Amino acid sequence: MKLITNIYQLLVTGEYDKPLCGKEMGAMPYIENAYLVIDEDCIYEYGIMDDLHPIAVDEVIDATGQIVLPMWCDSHTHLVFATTREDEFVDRIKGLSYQEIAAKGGGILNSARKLQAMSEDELYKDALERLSQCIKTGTGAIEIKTGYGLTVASELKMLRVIKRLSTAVDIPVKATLLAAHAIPERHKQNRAAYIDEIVNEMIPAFTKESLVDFIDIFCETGYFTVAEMDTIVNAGKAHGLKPKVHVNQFTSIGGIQKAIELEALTVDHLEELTEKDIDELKTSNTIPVALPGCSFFLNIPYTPARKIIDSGLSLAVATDYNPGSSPSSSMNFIVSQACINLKMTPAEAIVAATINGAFAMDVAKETGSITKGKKANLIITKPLPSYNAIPYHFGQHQIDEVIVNGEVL
Ligand SMILES: N=CN[C@@H](CCC(=O)O)C(=O)O
Ligand SMILES: [Zn+2]
Repeated sequence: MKLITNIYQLLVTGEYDKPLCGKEMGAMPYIENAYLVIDEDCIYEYGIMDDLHPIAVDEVIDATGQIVLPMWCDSHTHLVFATTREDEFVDRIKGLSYQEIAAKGGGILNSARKLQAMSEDELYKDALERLSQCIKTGTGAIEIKTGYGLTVASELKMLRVIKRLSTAVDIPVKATLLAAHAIPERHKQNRAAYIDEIVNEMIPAFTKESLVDFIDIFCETGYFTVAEMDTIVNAGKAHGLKPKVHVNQFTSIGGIQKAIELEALTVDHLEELTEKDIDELKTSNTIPVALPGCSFFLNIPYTPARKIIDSGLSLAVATDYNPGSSPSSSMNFIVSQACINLKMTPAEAIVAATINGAFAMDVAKETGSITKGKKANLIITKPLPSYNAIPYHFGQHQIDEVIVNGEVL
């Protein structure tokens, strides 16, 4: 057993059976002057220091002046990729848009060509390095998408890499099939043939091997239509996959309405959001997910988080870590972005990046809050004046120690 004493602020405490919504997010539960006991890999108990009773432990960590919170839950990443895309970054600085770069064969198709040429072992080695860095900087659960394979063999290669990552690290890793990320070159003249490949080859084969948790699609002008989302998501659902979908990044084309009808767990991006979209989200349990790293990097509008939260909806935030639109895995930076550009309070941002992120990737029973019986996946910050200082120090995580599955990293 381990005991953490004198915790200045212990954040996101309590039991949760659904994501925090609207005003609940700003009223993040927390305890001052707290203790927390870890038994093996789980949170055994916690409370205020005045209630700490004699308890036999192997190790005591004194957290005077320090803040303890659940590790970040990054519910949207593309962490498995072949190489970075700095050339496109420079093209954009010179004036080309993300869509223009994609139209001339760059973007997702560029990443796919490189990934197709790479061996599974190389891909795994690089991805593990990235994932280890995520964990060191406080990410305690992660979702990883395919979508740079775009052939049966290469999408399978990506899923195998994700499976290997999930057994190599001590945090929950969820796999999402995003074969519908872009229409590959070979199917440009016959997109129906690619949809057919996804529905009739990939989904049945990959689910049979238990390699996938979620089904995704990039529903966007120039990528996939709402009708194609209906086909692919229904095929995924028939094989037990929950939908988590990319919608409204550049245009609002009805993807949200369809995602709600398909009972999607999450709708991600939402940089372009109409009042109608918000009203419809209010009728559903679908969780909106904002990806401010993408808005920052591509210089596109930010998801209207204030409108979403003030409408009483829930919101999660995630990195969207990928080589094209958000090449950073820093959840600390995302929490800062949530405050600075999404106009969320630090409490709302921390909730969005922990418990709400956990619900957005179906791991809330295991992690995302300080709850008895959940995994002891914890961040202990440096001494700070208050939790407001976590996002205040943008780009500089305030971590003193990370505890993963009860072990100090
Ligand atoms: N928008 C679609 N997919 C990724 C970007 C992929 C890429 O550019 O490589 C995203 O979520 O931003
Ligand atoms: Zn994405």
